[in-house]
Amino acid sequence: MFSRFYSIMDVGIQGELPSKVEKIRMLNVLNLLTLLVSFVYTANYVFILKEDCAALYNVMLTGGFVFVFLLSYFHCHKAAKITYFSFVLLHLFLFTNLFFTKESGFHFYYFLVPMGVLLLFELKEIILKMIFSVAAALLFLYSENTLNPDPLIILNSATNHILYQSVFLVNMFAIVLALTLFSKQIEKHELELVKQATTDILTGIKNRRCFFEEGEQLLIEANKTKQSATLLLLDLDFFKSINDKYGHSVGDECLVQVASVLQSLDFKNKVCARIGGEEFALLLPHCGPQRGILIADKIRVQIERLVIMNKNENVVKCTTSIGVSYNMTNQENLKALLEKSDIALYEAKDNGRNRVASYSEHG
Ligand SMILES: Nc1nc2c(ncn2[C@@H]2O[C@H](COP(=O)(O)OP(=O)(O)OP(=O)(O)O)[C@@H](O)[C@H]2O)c(=O)[nH]1
Repeated sequence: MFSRFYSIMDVGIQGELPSKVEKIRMLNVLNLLTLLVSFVYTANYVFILKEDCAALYNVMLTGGFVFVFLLSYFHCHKAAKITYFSFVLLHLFLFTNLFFTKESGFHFYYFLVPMGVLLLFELKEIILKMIFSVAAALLFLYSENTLNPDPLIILNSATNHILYQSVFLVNMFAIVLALTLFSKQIEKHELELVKQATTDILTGIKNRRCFFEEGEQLLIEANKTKQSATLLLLDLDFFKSINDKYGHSVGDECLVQVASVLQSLDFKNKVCARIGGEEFALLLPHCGPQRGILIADKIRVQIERLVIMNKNENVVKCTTSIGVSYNMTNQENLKALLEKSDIALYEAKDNGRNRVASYSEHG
């Protein structure tokens, strides 16, 4: 049952850009709900009000919403939205001004149109938004100020009152639903933005900005509690030659695999990031220099053993030099620690690369 509901929600999303998928899903949800509400009204006309004629007209108009699903299915998304709102307006107009009278309260459904339009149309589709919203407002005013002295279906006042109340209940539900969908959409976009702002796009690990934010916090905590924190600064060796010899895509693959070595390191609360082109940093809380050096060497060996192939299936050798330092005085901030690790890194490079060096105060 639920899987069927989800497949209806996903009609027409295949192959669409992620930025569009949300709105397509929302149209599917609203269209499905419109169909359900319409179905409830039809059942009400048949079984409670005994107005078969109204039920028949309702079923015929409801066909328009099935057509909207077809348009979505064939990826005609703009046409689907236009058709959806056109049918909503037509449906409301006919029921308020032809079949029933304004006593049914059907014209209060026009309130939902500008809200739906806001949810479903893109920001740039401002003209369409305006057209449907203004049309809904004008049709509402027309219905409110026009008597329909000769309705096709004459309802008594008790029946009109039932319909009137149903309109308000459905309106309330629709407003809550729309606000929920809207806030969920905003929340999702916010999470996406935070992810984009903190993640390195190539490797999927944290980026430089995030490293500085989280690393600084971690270091403040470590200094406050007089705990050691060790910083490993990694720089791939002769990476320019890898790019030059095998191409940029092989270079990228090296970066991705190195990042996954760092990410897979089993160390609680580590902060690991790509902070430059071929430069990575790893901050380890509750870790003294000896242990830091052991971990750095383990990582160095793991990277040395990576099996990276170029397109001719030749194994590409990728090694790294690592500089290690720690918060010796419990005073250092992240910038100071990075400078120390950088000095150690240069020592590792100068001594032949593919090695670990640790910072010492005495050079
Ligand atoms: N493939 C790829 N290369 C990158 C990326 N970012 C930076 N680089 C390359 O990394 C290389 C860094 O080269 P260098 O700074 O000369 O360092 P190196 O060749 O590794 O030499 P040493 O560090 O001295 O061992 C440059 O050629 C950059 O173009 C990236 O995202 N992908």
